[in-house]
Amino acid sequence: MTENLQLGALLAACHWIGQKGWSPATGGNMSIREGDAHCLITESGKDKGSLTAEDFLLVELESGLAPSGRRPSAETGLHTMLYSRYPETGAVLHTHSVNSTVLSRVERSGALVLEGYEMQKSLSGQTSHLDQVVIPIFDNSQDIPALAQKIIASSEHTPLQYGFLLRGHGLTCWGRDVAEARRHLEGLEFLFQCELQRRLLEAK
Ligand SMILES: CSCCC(=O)C(=O)COP(=O)(O)O
Ligand SMILES: [Zn+2]
Repeated sequence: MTENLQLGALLAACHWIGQKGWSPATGGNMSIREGDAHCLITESGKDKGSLTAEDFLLVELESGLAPSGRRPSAETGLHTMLYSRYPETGAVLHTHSVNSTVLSRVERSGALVLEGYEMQKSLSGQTSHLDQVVIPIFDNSQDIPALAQKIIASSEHTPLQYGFLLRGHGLTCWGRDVAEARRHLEGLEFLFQCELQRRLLEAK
């Protein structure tokens, strides 16, 4: 039997996310692409910091359903939207850190604009702190198909890169593989903490 190296890397990333405190309780969901028509995604309701390989379900991108009959993440529709629209996407990480939850509420507009930070270069394609990184923020919703449609509509004028925030909920980010998605997650979380602290200090 061949070993799924990306699944091993994803499991390690989930454990790391748990240790960082970015998936408290049962928050968060994580996935990898499995070919053109499927992904492997976390089962709904699990503690994402202590997953095993058996906690990942094969899901069809078109239907969002798991042939096994088990219940994939409640937010599967956001992962399948990313894999379907962006063929280069190989891994998606959704987390519930305090900083992403709070900053997405403090920033009331439809996007968090980051500029002036050297760590912007942790995001693929970014080469200077002088450029702007735009992370769209969408109002949270329990209607995942409707939310996915809103995100698609927004991407027509603001292309999706790296990740988006759900207001009061958390961050969804991705990469070509688990290593890149993990680097984007760590880079964005660092930038969110800097931005939150900057706003707090400058408000005084
Ligand atoms: C307390 S977690 C609320 C649901 C959520 O936002 C999440 O990320 C986890 O849902 P899942 O169905 O993927 O376990
Ligand atoms: Zn969530």
